[in-house]
Amino acid sequence: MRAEERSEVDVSTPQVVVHRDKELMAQAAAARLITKVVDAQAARGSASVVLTGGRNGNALLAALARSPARDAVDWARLDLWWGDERFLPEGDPERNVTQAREALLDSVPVTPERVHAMPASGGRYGSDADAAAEAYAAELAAAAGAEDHVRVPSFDVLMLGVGPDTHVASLFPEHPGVRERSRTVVGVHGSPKPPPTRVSLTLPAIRAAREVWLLAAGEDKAGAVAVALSAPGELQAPASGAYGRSRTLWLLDRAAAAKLPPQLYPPASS
Ligand SMILES: O=C1O[C@H](COP(=O)(O)O)[C@@H](O)[C@H](O)[C@H]1O
Repeated sequence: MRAEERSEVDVSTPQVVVHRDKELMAQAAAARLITKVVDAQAARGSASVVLTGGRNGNALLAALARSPARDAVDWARLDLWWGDERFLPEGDPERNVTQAREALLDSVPVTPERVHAMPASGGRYGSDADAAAEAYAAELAAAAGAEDHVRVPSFDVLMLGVGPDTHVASLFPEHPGVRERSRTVVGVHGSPKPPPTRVSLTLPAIRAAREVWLLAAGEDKAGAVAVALSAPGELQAPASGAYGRSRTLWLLDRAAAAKLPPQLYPPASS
C-alpha cells in the first residue's frame, strides 16, 4: 500500500498538509475548524475544542474572526478549553486566553460559562500553579462523560502550536510534565520559555481528543517538525507524543515543512 493510501485508513499515521505560507495556512485551518465544529454540532448537538496559544494558534483565531463562514457556527453550543496557559494575572496580555479573546472570542457570541479558561495567578490559587492545575483537572473531569476513560471530555478538536524545541502545550523536552501518566493537568515550573510558571494538559489528556491538530509555520519550526515526525521518543520531542484517537493532522506552511524527509512530504500541497 502506498503511503498516501495508508494515511487514509491508519489513524496512528499523522497526516501532513502543507500550505504555501502562514497566512494561507491560518485561513485554511480556520475553514477546516469551522467545518469540524458545524459537523460536530450537527451530529452531537454541541462541540468542544481545545485552543492553543502562540503565533499560529492566534493567527488561526484571527482568520476565523475575519471569515464570513464563522456565522455557520452556533457559538452558544461550543465548549472551549485550553491546552496550556502562562500562569500570570487575569488580563495579562501574555496569557493565552487574553490573546484568544482579542483575536476572536470578544467578537463572537460564545456562552461565557462554556469558555473554560485555565486559572490565573493571583486569584483563588494565588501563586500555586499546582493547585490551579488540580482545579482545571476537576473542571475537565466534571465535563467528561461516563464513557471517557481519561477524565476529560472527548474533545472534537484539540489544537497545539509546536515550539521550535518540539514542545507542545507547556510540555517541554525532558521536563517532568511530559513524563506524567496519571494526571490530566499539571503545574509547570522552570519552563525554558518564559514565563517560567505555567499550567498544561498532559499527553494522556491530549490523546483523549478525537482529533489533534498540530500547527507550525515559519522556518524556525522546520527542525522541530522534521524531528517530531521522524519518530523520536516523546520525552525528547513532546510533539511526537501528541496524537488523536481518530486523526492526527500536522498543518504546516512550506517554510516549516522544509526539512521534512521526502517520504513524509505529502503528495499534494497548496
Ligand atoms: O508558549 C507557548 O508556545 C507554544 C508555541 O508558540 P509559538 O508562538 O512558537 O507558535 C504555544 O503553542 C503554547 O500554547 C504557548 O503557551
